Amino acid sequence: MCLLQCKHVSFSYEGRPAVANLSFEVHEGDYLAIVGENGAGKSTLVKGLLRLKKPVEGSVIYGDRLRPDEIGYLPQQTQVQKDFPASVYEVVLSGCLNQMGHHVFFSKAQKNTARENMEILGISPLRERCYRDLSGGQQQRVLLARALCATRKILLLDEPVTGLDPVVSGNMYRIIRNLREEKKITIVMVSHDVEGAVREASHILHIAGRQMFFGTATDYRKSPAGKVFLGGGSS
Ligand SMILES: Nc1ncnc2c1ncn2[C@@H]1O[C@H](COP(=O)(O)OP(=O)(O)OP(=O)(O)O)[C@@H](O)[C@H]1O
Repeated sequence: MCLLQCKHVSFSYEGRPAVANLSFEVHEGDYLAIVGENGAGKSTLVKGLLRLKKPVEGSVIYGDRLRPDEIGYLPQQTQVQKDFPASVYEVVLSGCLNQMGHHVFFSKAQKNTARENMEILGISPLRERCYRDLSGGQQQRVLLARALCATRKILLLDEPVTGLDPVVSGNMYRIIRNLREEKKITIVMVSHDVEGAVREASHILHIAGRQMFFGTATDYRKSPAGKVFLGGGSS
């Protein structure tokens, strides 16, 4: 079943094109990695997929009755987020904010979801710790637990392993793999780690202001775009 589809989509900032003519699909169970150099348009596309930015051309279509607030989103970490003065539990629970509607307090079910997600990510013992005092890898697991509060369908992860050492990024990749295989969650991941992306993902979208490649990870390895990008290492 198709969860997300982009048809000839282009985005601009004040008339200046950022990324043009993207056409691809994300099906249930897929693991799509979006790769490209700095400034290629990856974050712009992420904003478009979340319906935070309107395309100037083409359309972003949600399938299977998916709503924007049902996409679990792990944003690229900024320094401000790294210094966030809240407990791990509070950060994870804030992932339920989209489902609050007119309610002022979190429901028992939402609190249970937050606890379950902390368990899945192995961060229950960190529950009362202050988020800003955690290591980079622990912070990413907290943000992933938070993103999971919004969804059981699809996770959109913006650079989940950037800045992590090889062992910690290996753990993060393993967790993402388990979420896909065991919880059947579709994954869309932006990554600068092109080797890791090709190893982990089922599909690759390579962009550079326009679409360079979309297809399976196996085909990407053999494609001209893949050969150049993989041969040259990650940006
Ligand atoms: N808020 C903005 N206003 C104007 N131009 C922008 C804005 N955000 C991005 N751009 C431009 O759009 C293009 C794509 O940027 P984008 O941030 O989407 O790339 P990216 O692939 O995510 O880069 P990076 O890997 O460095 O995060 C770039 O030319 C960038 O300068």
